[in-house]
Amino acid sequence: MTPAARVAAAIGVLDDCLSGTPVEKALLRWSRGSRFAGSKDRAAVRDHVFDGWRRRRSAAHDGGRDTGRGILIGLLRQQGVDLDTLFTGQGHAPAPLDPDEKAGRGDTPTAATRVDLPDWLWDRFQADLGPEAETAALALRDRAPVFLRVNPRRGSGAAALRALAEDGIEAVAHPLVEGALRVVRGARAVSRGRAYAEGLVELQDAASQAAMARLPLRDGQSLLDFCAGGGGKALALAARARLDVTAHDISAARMRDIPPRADRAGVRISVAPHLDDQRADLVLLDAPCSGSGTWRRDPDGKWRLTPDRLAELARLQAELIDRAARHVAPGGSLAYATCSVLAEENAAQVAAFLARAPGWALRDKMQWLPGADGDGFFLARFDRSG
Ligand SMILES: C[S@@+](CC[C@H](N)C(=O)[O-])C[C@H]1O[C@@H](n2cnc3c(N)ncnc32)[C@H](O)[C@@H]1O
Repeated sequence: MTPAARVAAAIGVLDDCLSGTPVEKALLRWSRGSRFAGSKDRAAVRDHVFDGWRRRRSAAHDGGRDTGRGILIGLLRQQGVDLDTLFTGQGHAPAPLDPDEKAGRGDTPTAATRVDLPDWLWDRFQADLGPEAETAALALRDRAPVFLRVNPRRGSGAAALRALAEDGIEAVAHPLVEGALRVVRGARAVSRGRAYAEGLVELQDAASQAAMARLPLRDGQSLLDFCAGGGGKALALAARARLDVTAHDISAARMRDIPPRADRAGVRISVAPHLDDQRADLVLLDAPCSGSGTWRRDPDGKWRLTPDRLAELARLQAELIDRAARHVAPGGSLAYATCSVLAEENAAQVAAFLARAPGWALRDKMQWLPGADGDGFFLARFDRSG
């Protein structure tokens, strides 16, 4: 495919997204109908689509229309690309720009348009994050860096860097937390490489790594990961100490990869689709949330979240905190985490739990905002006194 044909394909996929199809599904649909596209074409179309969808509002403004074509014109304009070389109308290229598209919209975008958030979310960001709201929102408009976690059970950071380099993957130590690497080149090859296959590295965002590194652990302790999903956090904790780890999730299917991942990492994790009244020294609740700290990876989230859905998530989080707390052994700890930056899911949950649950003390609270250091993440740790 020519660069112009890739742009035309991305315009079609974005139109599908605008009609309500989730971005991954829209890309899959295009991909299935485009057997002629090679892997480089697919990667390029995917990048255009994700770059455009993250900046849906500002790009549509700069491109003059809230259509796939408008978004792509605005995006490429923001990227400083010469539009006349792509919008030629020749072959599979999109049609040349009309006079309105050439002129672009003359009016000044609203602040919410400029930072690419729906109006109500921009209000929330400002209320919750104050002077940091704009930096956080702007970070969500760009591609996320790719981070790896070095698994000390399998080798050192230097050994991981060597193994990655053998596969043409360049990474550098990331200062946020020991053992974090930022991939500089070859990110798409990581999961096919030796370092990954041998469990030397796992894909994990740096803020998640930093949060897990803050939790105090001792050999011999028991850990219950109450919302384990694919087990990313449980694996990070199990790599740090000799723990008795149990992974639980409402969805057994989501936990399917935990046994092979644990084998690869050289740690033991028991998977428990159902829990009895067992207790653990540390219960981790990595709760279902809006994902607002990770919207650069999942831009659908910011365009589809509604105030009602957020309130529903907050109710579920409060319920899960109470349920997870019942599994904490006397003298043990509850760690509550989200990948959200919204106070309703973070600080408000902490305050409400402390108010309704005597016998618990807040020992640690930390928020990471999306940016060069990683995604947005939140962690609070409570100790149980009784
Ligand atoms: C943020 S994800 C967890 C990610 C995971 N900890 C990781 O590091 O990969 C939240 C998880 O909560 C699970 N979940 C939702 N409701 C639940 C419930 N009532 N009980 C247990 N798990 C639940 C979801 O299936 C989802 O896997």
